Amino acid sequence: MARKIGSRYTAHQILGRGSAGTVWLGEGPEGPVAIKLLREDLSSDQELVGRFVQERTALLGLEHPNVVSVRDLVVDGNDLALVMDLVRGTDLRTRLDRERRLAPEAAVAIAADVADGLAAAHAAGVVHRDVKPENVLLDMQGPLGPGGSHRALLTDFGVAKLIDNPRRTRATKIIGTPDYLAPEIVEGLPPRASVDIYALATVLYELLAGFTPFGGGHPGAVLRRHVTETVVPLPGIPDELWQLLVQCLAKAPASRLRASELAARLRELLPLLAGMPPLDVDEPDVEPVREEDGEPEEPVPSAGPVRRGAVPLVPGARPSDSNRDTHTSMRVPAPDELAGGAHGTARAPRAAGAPRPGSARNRTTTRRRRLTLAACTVALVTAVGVGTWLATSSDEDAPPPQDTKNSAPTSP
Ligand SMILES: Nc1ncnc2c1ncn2[C@@H]1O[C@H](COP(=O)(O)OP(=O)(O)OP(=O)(O)O)[C@@H](O)[C@H]1O
Repeated sequence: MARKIGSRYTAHQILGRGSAGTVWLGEGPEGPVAIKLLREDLSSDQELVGRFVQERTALLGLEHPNVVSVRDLVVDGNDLALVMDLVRGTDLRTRLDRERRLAPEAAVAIAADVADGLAAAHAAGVVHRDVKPENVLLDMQGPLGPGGSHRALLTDFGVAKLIDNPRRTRATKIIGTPDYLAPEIVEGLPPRASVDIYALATVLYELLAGFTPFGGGHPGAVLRRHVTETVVPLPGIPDELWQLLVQCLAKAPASRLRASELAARLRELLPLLAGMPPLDVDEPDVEPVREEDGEPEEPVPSAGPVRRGAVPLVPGARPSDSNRDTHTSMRVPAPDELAGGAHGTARAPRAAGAPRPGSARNRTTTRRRRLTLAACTVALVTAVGVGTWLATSSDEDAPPPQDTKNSAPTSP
């Protein structure tokens, strides 16, 4: 089932599908490549094709051992394709699904690799905007690194930005994957390099814990938690590593580390973590919303096997044979939606065997947390003022939004 892609490439076999298209194992003049063929409805969009060509230099310019390089962009008839280096291995989501939690040394080594890749991208003025385990590939042909981990490479650079389109995603819409979205994006601010640091810290937390710090339940609830809730410590995590995570999950973008510093600090921790087993943490339950009021828990979208509380990037984006519906395109929430009536849905991780939420002890903690959240809400109402204006002006008569993502690569 080989097919020609432009005049230089042949696609031989499907490696996998994502929300934007299909990735093929292919062949080019210089040997094997991976070819990401965008979905037909995207490739027939003239505006997107124009953007594709416009972004050419930024996309082709990134060369780093921890970045999957884009070698070529092909616009040929109905085909729109990114030709990338072929990584022989697997993606981090697959490894995480298999192992559930990684040993801290391996998790930190992978995160350090990704941080190095991000540092190179940020230095070139490129923000990834969709850092998540699905977009980290593990090179299984190269030598093993600390903790027996394979070299990690970040892929899908610029794809979120390419697909972002004023007609599809007005300034009032959020593009990204709910579990990994920085709070400032939820508040409607343009994405800067620090959103990648927040997402990477979320990935590192997930590698250590087996779940993301603010995930679970309805995407709207996830977005709200990013803005209102603080991350709860993981039992047994070394303090130095925890402090790094907390700093990079800071609500204020300026408080987060830069990618190069994060990479260096993570690598410094590797000797301390050598030989440490995976953390013994039980996945928390999502607390029901207002259980005292007898209100039901927020509904989880029922369409298909959605694993991470997400909806497709753009309408119709749900791939038929993939369970990786990991993008969302949502309206910027209004303050009251973000505040959620000041009732938290925090997911406190429990040491293995600790009592589940709902016990008398936990109800007290919950009430205390809600009081804190009520205070946060007051601050939040001010903070999301801009978001509210955007959200309430999202009707079709509104003036065209400023497309912050349509300009030259976002500067870090
Ligand atoms: N350069 C590459 N080399 C080898 N395999 C790749 C490469 N790029 C992607 N793949 C594989 O192709 C599959 C689909 O990748 P793709 O980037 O389209 O989807 P995704 O990142 O899982 O989802 P989404 O695009 O919705 O975020 C993945 O399983 C990934 O492992």
